[in-house]
Amino acid sequence: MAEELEYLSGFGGHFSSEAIPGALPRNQNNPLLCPLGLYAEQLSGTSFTSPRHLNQCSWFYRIKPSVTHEPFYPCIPGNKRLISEFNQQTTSATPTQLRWRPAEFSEIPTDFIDGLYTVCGAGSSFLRHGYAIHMYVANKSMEGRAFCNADGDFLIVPQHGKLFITTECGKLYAQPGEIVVIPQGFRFSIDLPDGDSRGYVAEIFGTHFRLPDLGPIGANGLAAPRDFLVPKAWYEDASHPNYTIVQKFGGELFMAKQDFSPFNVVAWHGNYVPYKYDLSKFCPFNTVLFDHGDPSINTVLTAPTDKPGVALLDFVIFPPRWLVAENTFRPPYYHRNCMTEFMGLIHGIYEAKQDGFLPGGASLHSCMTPHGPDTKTFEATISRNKVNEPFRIEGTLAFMFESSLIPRVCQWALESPGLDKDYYQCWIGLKSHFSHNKENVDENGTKSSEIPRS
Ligand SMILES: O=C(O)Cc1cc(O)ccc1O
Repeated sequence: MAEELEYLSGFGGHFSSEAIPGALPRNQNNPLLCPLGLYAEQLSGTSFTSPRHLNQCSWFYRIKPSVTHEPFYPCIPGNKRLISEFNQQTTSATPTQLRWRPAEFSEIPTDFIDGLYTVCGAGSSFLRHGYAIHMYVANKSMEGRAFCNADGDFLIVPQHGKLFITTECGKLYAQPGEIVVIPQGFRFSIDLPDGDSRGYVAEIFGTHFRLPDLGPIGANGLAAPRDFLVPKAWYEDASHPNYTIVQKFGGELFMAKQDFSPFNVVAWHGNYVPYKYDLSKFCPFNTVLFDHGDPSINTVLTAPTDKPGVALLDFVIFPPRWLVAENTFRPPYYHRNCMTEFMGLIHGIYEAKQDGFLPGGASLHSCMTPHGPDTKTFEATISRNKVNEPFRIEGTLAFMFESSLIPRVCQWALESPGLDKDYYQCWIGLKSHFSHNKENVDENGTKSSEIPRS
């Protein structure tokens, strides 16, 4: 099934696709009569008047327009673990370092909608500024229902289990190690061929992801536009007597019934599209002489604020790569940051944590909260005597959602049995190596200030 899917490639371009040749109107968007008797419908991802370089919209040519449904009603029972307004009524503030063990899989049949829960976030979907960080644990395909997020864009990071995602633009397949972006307003349905599935979702309000500028790196490197894959048109012309559209609106779920599949788009064109990206295609850059570069060098996608260089949310990865810096403490440095860092682990061991940070788990280091390598990582690093030898970080993939907005944390995340109450212990053992009249000397008798950089 995965192998059969074909994609269009590129980032931010204008795409077009037709499942039946000739289904796309050739000379205009909205002709009096569309080819094949289809309806024309626009999906706007930016205001009509957004400047051309930011403007995003797509035109769908579909069997019936998406408006053809009964009224929306609140979902009862609804998923009550989704938040899109982060304030004192809904969530808590804490500067404490937080870490969660991976959530356990459930025996109860749970699809992606029911299995999604918010961990933390900032701002407001209504005010169109902010973000939410969710996780999901699910084991069942969405049957007879599609999800539509009116609040923001989803960046989905599967950690366990494949995702087959049907969207109005066509089908996408993603496995752990790949990511999917579903922009605000797209209807989609997720099948879970492996059953048990787990992953992370960053939701951004009021803006869209783009590729970071490369500055002095030049024209190539990091995530290449051609590695982003967009689905090809796919439709079903089937009646579904009881199809449900579940709409997330202000963090609440509403449902509306219709008698046909929402995946009835025979052709489409535009630059507002869902897409996927294989993180193994990322071309990392790094220091090649000394010191640890800032993690922003590994930014895959960024969602901007109005302030230059200040992200609403960056998606950053820590992929396999060579470490070659000389006379350098190579793991992530000890750090306090005006930005907030939420981290997840897709597989392997993260370079700053020898234990306790597990695949499927998460950590949150909020604005100005100190963090860094655990005691074991620090001690192991300084006791290695081959300090200048190239070393390849293997078999791991961690990531970070980094934001300039300070998150508030959901009560269920703070009360979760998965919360690691002893997280602080991983640093408590860091001991003083200070001596006011003696330099640190390694086992060969070399003073630390004298270890040559080459
Ligand atoms: O491990 C972390 O918390 C993220 C991180 C990575 C890095 O390479 C440098 C600083 C930093 O905070």
